[in-house]
Amino acid sequence: MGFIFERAALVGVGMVGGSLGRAMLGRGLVKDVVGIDPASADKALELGAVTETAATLKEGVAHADLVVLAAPVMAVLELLPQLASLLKGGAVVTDVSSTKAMVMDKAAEVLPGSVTFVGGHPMAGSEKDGVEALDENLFENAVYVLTYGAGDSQGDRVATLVEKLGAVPVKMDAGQHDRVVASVSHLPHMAASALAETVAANDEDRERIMTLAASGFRDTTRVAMGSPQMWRDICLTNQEHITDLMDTYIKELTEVRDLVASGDGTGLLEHFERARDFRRQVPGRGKGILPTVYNLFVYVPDKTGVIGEVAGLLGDAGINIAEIELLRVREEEGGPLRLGFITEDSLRLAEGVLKKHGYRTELQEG
Ligand SMILES: NC(=O)c1ccc[n+]([C@@H]2O[C@H](COP(=O)([O-])OP(=O)(O)OC[C@H]3O[C@@H](n4cnc5c(N)ncnc54)[C@H](O)[C@@H]3O)[C@@H](O)[C@H]2O)c1
Ligand SMILES: O=C(O)C(=O)C[C@]1(C(=O)O)C=C[C@@H](O)C=C1
Repeated sequence: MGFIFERAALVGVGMVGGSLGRAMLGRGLVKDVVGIDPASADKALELGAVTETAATLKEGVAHADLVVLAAPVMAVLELLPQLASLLKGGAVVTDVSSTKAMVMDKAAEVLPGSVTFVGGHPMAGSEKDGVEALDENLFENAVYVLTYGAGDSQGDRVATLVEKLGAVPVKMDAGQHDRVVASVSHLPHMAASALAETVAANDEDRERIMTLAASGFRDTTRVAMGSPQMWRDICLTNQEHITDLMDTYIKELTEVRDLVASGDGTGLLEHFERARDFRRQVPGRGKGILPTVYNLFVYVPDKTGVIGEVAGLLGDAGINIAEIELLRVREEEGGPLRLGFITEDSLRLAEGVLKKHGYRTELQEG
């Protein structure tokens, strides 16, 4: 397969940039990747996320035919004007920023007509930051939003790159993107961080809180562990949509608070039923536009190296594991390991291999 771009420059090589660099190189989609990031370019080179580093933007982007901006959004807004006079004619510039309207406007304002800007936002990530947290499979089966005009062949070229990364490109207008992510990504972060702060304020019970915090608290606050700088920048570049939704959320919380205060059991039941109905409709994998994952549950004992052993057996048999998750482990008892496969054939093959080696397995199409 030929390269989609010969030479890519990554400006910002943190968790997302590093994942992208490794994924593009690993899949043979680009020939070289130059990393420009004073804080992490050397580490990125060590981790194989880039093939070379550059100390300045000028040196880094001079010969690049793809430039990916993967720094926090406010930095991206500052980088765009600096890049304008440094880019090679015909270069394609894209980003991975969590907000799109301000970035698209800035790109249109400052970039020369000889280059094309294609907005990008992979809907994949985690609460971890820094290049050490890179994951070359981050984009597999993830929705990847792209913002570009109809008939823009460079936009289609970036969409091909995204597809070859294993992601699902979804074309969307910047304003619509920002409104939707404010609901499904930014408001959840505001809620999670406020929830964490509310609980943290309870000094008296602090120790017992740490002991009792189970999956409810963990599930609803995981994202509060995300990079403060990234979330500050998201808030500063999507203010209106976030504050509108927070107003609605505060109203909703007040209504629920009043139901609790007045002991309105019927009202509470109705509230929880409506919330549950909606939450149940949010598609898991295989029900929305993302491909089905075929799940195999493997019961593993609580012993060191068991996950490596299972992965090794499947790897030796040439079977690709798309997802791996350890569900519950009780000390000395072990627990189920969920393995996700993209094809039913891989699922059946994996089942055969593991059974042959004495593992108890259970199938489920998820
Ligand atoms: N973390 C996620 O889940 C996620 C998911 C999708 C998109 N994003 C977006 O991706 C971007 C990067 O996020 P991340 O999670 O990789 O953060 P990160 O903190 O891991 O990486 C950001 C990197 O940018 C570098 N940087 C900052 N300013 C720079 C500059 N002027 N020039 C060069 N490098 C610079 C930092 O040194 C750091 O290494 C952000 O815009 C974020 O909104 C994040
Ligand atoms: O999974 C997480 O921890 C994330 O915060 C990822 C998440 C999201 O909200 O889904 C966060 C911001 C990015 O713009 C895209 C993805």
